[in-house]
Amino acid sequence: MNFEKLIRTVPGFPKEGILFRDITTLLKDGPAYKALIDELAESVKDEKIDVIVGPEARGFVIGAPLAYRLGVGFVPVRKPGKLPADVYEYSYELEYGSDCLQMHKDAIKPGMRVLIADDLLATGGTILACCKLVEQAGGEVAAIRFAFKITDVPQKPELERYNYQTLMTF
Ligand SMILES: O=P(O)(O)OC[C@H]1O[C@H](OP(=O)(O)OP(=O)(O)O)[C@H](O)[C@@H]1O
Ligand SMILES: Nc1ncnc2[nH]cnc12
Repeated sequence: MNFEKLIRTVPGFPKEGILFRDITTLLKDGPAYKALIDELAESVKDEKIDVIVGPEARGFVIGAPLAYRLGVGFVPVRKPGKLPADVYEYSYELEYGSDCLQMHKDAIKPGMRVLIADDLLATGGTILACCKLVEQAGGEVAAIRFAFKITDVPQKPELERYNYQTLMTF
């Protein structure tokens, strides 16, 4: 499916110089949303996956339906102060600021094969933070999947160590 035409571009959000790629225009289209999740599921059909990890908030919209589709569990990675039990924590840089992410310590068992899923790859800071959290828990990052990536920011080279794919590029 041609998903690109369903993504809205908003220049200057959340600050000047950023071309914001808004997936809400794709998500509200039922057949397109379903096709996106189906294509992501197809892209991991040869991987052995025990659980999916997705970062707040847009990673939930991709990761949770993908987990349902694959019949595996879903682990949320959240912004600080949202998870009630003991957490691992990792701080990272964003295209437009910095952030910190947390994951429950008991969410991933050592040796579990983890698929990390998110809507968009920009610098890779968010997804690398998720990788660090999975690895702190003793999990293995088996694969990373994004709906799309943007090429207007430099991507962190460390991401090349991982098995990652995107369905589209902007
Ligand atoms: O590759 P990066 O440079 O890390 O950027 C990509 C991340 O940025 C966006 O999330 P954001 O932090 O804006 O949070 P949101 O999902 O709550 O909107 C997006 O959903 C990715 O998670
Ligand atoms: N340009 C962008 N558009 C939408 N989400 C983003 N997250 C990081 N960079 C982004």
